Amino acid sequence: MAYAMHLSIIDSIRNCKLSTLLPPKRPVSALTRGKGGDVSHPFQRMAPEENSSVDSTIVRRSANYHPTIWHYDYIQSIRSEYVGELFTRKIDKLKGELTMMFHNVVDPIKQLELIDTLQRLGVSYHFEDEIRRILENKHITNHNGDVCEKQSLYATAVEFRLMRQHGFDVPQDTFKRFFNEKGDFKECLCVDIEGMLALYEASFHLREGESILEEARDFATKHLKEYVDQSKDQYLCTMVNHALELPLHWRVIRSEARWFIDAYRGREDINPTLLELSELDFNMVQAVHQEDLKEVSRWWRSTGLGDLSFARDRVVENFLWAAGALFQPQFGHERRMLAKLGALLTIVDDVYDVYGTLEELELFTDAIERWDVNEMEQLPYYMQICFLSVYNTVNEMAFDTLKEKGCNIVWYMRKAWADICKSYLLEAKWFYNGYTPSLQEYLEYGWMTITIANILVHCYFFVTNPITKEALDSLEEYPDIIRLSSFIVRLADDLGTSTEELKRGDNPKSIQCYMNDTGASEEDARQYMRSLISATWKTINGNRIASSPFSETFNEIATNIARVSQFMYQHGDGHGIVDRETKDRVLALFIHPIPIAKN
Ligand SMILES: CC(C)=CCC/C(C)=C/CC/C(C)=C/COP(=O)(O)OP(=O)(O)O
Repeated sequence: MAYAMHLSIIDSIRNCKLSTLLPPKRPVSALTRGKGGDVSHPFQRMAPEENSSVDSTIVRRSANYHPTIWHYDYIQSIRSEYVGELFTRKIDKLKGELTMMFHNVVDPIKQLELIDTLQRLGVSYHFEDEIRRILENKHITNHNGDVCEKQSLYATAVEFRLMRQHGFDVPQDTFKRFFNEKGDFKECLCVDIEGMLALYEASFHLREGESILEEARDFATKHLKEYVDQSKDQYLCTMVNHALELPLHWRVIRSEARWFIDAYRGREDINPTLLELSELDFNMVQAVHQEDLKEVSRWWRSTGLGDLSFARDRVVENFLWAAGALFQPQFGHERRMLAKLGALLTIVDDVYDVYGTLEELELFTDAIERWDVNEMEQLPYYMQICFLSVYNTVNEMAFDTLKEKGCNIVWYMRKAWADICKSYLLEAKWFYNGYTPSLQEYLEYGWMTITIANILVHCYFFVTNPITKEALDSLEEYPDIIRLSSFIVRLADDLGTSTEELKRGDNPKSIQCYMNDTGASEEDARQYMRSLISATWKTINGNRIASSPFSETFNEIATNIARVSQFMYQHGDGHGIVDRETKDRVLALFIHPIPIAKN
């Protein structure tokens, strides 16, 4: 029953048409001019204080977001010593040694463990060809019916996870070998904790309808919980607790690498070359991220948006999202663009959610839809700054694409902005009318207003060459990968932020809409949203093997963004309230290098 409800909600997100759901566009002549618009000349810069006197009759809301905790001068002062030829040569040497190791390892389980460890340490991107070769060989061997029936649960589960993760279609029936005559997992398996842990991690690659993997997850979770209550093996307990907190499949690569490098040092069988490569690579990639962050922070300062005191100045946190979506050093430009879009959208979200009056929001939406600087004269000063920042930044992105790829993409970017602003406006109307939508109605806009669809449309152009017609047609309608990833971010965001939002009188979010629909308690509603997140992952996993007009890189970024949301909102509103876990994460990922002994 609950499963059928999940599917119907997920299907409605996959299929809803924004154009039919949105209110018809009002003709311009019917728009009334906002107060700010009546008095401000299009080219006359007004200080925010002057402007606020214009608006003095308007009572505005405040979300009381705290100011940024990252001072501009501090960000600009960050330096790393891990740059230059010396380190590059060292990395190349270590990579060479590990490539040799790859060729020398013949034991199938040792090969899988090597791949798994490289991934967790965050350095597998250096060995993509070697990893592909090993997994392809396994796939061919398994297809020839040459699967080792004697393979342990541990080996079977690690192989299953890695194969699925890399897009190979392995059946869940692989695990039937571990069933008793009643068709349940054999109880005796539970003494093998490494096997349980591997089974648990594998089970998160399940697709819709895969009941064996559902069962595997419940079975492994139960026994792992029992294990941590009794065990004395510190390393294994740490690994189990970490997995129970969030499975690997849902984790952010960079932050997992930072955590696992420390955990790996505590192992008895460490490979010193691998550890050395991972530590050095982490610090060198961090040096690249620091330069990206400094550039994004200079751009941010140049926009002046950080001076809008009602809105979240969260450029560093947006960079955390961007680096979580795409960490590899060669993608610096793309990472910077993602962070800029995130910072702009965070401000625009606050304009619609908190500060703007309905009349102003209609004018802003109209200016965005028309993508016309001449419309700016109708807007109050704070909106002019927002509009022109969006307009200039996005047009510059389109200009770069035109120059480098010969493709004019302005229309797609405009559409992405019009779609989100129209959806924001609809939510604002709900707010002003005191309307509580049903969960279904809320989510049909909520996946759009969480901003990820907008970001991913831009991102397609950053990471794709050549741009194809098939992908463009799909992008226009927002394909599954965009909708489903956005949907997870929406639910994770609501789980993390709605308590604070309700306190300050915002619109009801998914939890409250569900409570209103069903009479459920808040805790049950929260549990329902968590189960919807799990169900959405199943659909994402299923799509992993479907053909797609998008590149592996694009699909991976979209999936990574879903992962980042579960990380950002894991302990509450990690995007709005950033002086707790988010601060520690920024320090660990971008500021503090891993201490490495000099020899
Ligand atoms: C890759 C990358 C840079 C991603 C950026 C991520 C990003 C912008 C996330 C969402 C931030 C945001 C505007 C959240 C909504 O705030 P809210 O909780 O007030 O949302 P609501 O008002 O819609 O509920």
